[in-house]
Amino acid sequence: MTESIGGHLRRTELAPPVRIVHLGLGAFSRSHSAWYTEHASDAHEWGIAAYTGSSVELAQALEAQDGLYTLVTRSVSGDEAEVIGSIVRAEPGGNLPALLTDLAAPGTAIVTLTITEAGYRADRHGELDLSDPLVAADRETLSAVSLNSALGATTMRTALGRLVLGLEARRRAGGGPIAIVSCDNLPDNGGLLRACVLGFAAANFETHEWCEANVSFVSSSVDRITPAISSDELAAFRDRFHDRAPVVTEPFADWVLSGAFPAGRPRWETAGARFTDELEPWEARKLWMLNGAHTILASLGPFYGHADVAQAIADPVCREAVEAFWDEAGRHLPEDLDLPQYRTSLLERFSNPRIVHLLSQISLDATTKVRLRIAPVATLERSAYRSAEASALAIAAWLATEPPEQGSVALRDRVHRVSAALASDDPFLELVEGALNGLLAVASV
Ligand SMILES: NC(=O)c1ccc[n+]([C@@H]2O[C@H](COP(=O)([O-])OP(=O)(O)OC[C@H]3O[C@@H](n4cnc5c(N)ncnc54)[C@H](O)[C@@H]3O)[C@@H](O)[C@H]2O)c1
Ligand SMILES: O=P(O)(O)OC[C@@H](O)[C@@H](O)[C@H](O)[C@H](O)CO
Repeated sequence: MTESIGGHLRRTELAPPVRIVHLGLGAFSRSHSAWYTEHASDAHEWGIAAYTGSSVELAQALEAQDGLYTLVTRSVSGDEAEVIGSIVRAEPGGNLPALLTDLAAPGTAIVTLTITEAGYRADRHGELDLSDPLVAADRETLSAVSLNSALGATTMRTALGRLVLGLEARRRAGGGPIAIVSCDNLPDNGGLLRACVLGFAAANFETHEWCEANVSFVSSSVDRITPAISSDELAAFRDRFHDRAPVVTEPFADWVLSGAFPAGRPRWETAGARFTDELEPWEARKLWMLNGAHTILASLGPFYGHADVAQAIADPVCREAVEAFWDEAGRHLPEDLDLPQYRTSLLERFSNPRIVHLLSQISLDATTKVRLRIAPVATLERSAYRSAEASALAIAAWLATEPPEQGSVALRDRVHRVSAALASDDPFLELVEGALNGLLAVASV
């Protein structure tokens, strides 16, 4: 299907037609949804047009090789490389005319998103943050779009603003219903997506009505550890595979989805994806146990001199903090999720020394992650009259990594940023304070 021509990967067979639009082209979408689409039994019917957030370089690198890239699956014992062909076109996020054309096309059935947690521009109540200046600017643009105006000539500042303008283009083109699938690490990500998309669409009556009637918001729990590739490795793979956009990932992959696909979908289940009406337990297991542990390691690890996940989990102090948090989280998950096996497999995955997952990458946007992954467990533990000591340490580790000026704010107010209930719980605050002082003492040695 592919060969290297003139030092570039090249397609030698017809590409599948574009029926999926992806927003947030990065490392993860290439190891996950693109991989599932490639391995679906009807892969020849489903091509992806993928848009970066803003990067022009990644889109150009992929375009120069017909969207093809090498996925390197890295286990403890070695690497396996395969060329993935499901992305048939890569565009910079700023190419609004192309996006509008893709979203309006009758063949387009699905939009997938990996725009990061921050990309939803939600407030802490799970609604679109109307006080965000970029949200306000995009809503103003949407409300000013008149029936005859050329949509492609407008400027949109946010990913969801661009998506909603694309849905307006679809409405005007008489396009049919569509499914939008969130693949970001957020609880009830489809529900959040719905709230934020409709929050944008509310700026324009027709768009809003059309979205309400024609858009299906699909939630999904996604799992495959895919660190950003290092520049050394990028250079090495360029020489070895003639590839300017390779991705390195772990062997494990999981995707659980919940929601309707009114215009069809690839047979992702033939590649191992699972469809369920009850996503919440799977999602909570993954977000609390895997991402919660990552969030803890990202703030605790550096205090003990660790730079990546494998180093941190090998340290008994960090590992104990993670395991104690898992004990607390596990008490609030259904028993039939096979938690002992899941924990064993997480420890194995985290310990893979050949996957260099930098704690600095994971630590971005920590406040939101602590609010969504740690605070709920602490609250459930406190409601059950337990101390929530491990959650308190996790919250202390997050606080200890904050810039000094944040440190001068009262502890109660700082904890309030992740939970109002925990901020008014004095015994819990005492635990947090004790753990915080312990960590600051470690830092001062
Ligand atoms: N990498 C993983 O192991 C992994 C695993 C599961 C889920 N995820 C989810 O996928 C997301 C992306 O991960 P990645 O590894 O591909 O990261 P990446 O940095 O390689 O790509 C992120 C993409 O999102 C875009 N983006 C970033 N901030 C944005 C914003 N505020 N608004 C709109 N777009 C924005 C970027 O431009 C880029 O296209 C994560 O935030 C997470 O929610 C990642
Ligand atoms: O930015 P986050 O915390 O949502 O994600 C960082 C990592 O924890 C995450 O990318 C995991 O590798 C992934 O969720 C594994 O499936």
